[in-house]
Amino acid sequence: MRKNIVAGNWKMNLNYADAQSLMYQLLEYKKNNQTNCEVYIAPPSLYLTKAKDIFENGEIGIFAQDVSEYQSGAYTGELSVDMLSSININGSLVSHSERRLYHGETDSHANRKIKNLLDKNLTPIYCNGENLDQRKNGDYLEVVGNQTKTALFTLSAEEIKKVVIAYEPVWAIGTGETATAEQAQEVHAFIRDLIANQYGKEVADEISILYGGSVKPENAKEIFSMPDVDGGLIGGAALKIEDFSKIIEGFN
Ligand SMILES: O=C(CO)COP(=O)(O)O
Repeated sequence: MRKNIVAGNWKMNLNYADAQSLMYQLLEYKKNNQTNCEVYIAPPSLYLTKAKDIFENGEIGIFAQDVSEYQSGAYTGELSVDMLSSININGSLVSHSERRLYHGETDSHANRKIKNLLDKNLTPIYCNGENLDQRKNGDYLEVVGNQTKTALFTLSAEEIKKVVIAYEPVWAIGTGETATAEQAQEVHAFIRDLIANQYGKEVADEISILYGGSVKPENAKEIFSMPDVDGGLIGGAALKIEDFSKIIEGFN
């Protein structure tokens, strides 16, 4: 079922003490507040087991920031889906733009990672989005369309329903420049239509599509109010409980 979701991508931030402290603040917040959305975090992989301990009753979904496209073996530095599954991690981000930019990831990698996650019943949060040139040239819908098709369209209808999509225009990530609510809505509706054409409207209507890129307490509510925006994937503002909680309350 389509869910409202606010997810924090911690990226490569916070030492262990600070990470634990933020997790305990989040736990406290979740205990004392009714939220109208699911809340997920993707801390650095080193902290995933601690996160599972702290949120032992599943108060918050715990996600990896990346997962290997391979099952096991000689892949130094990688984490497998089996490993995540063995400590009950909920899923993983897939092909964040920073993985694409610094590690050469493509939508074909994304496709394999997503398939691996789904095979183990974990949730992929598949990230896509255009860069600044592509936005300026007016190619952004074509870019996002091609990304979405390559990464997702080998999946069955039952599989694609379980994928969360995060539209993150690269020009809005960490830049302070946010897509307007209308710009986000345009691309989200486009992605949903694309899926509806391939899999049918019922399937498309079940998929949560999150927006990411400089979401802040000041703009979250307006962005989340758009009909095809089902929440946000938050970077910098997920690192402070005051900001992250206000973004969560964008659904109140
Ligand atoms: O990349 C993002 C989330 O994955 C967005 O980052 P910022 O919210 O810092 O722009």
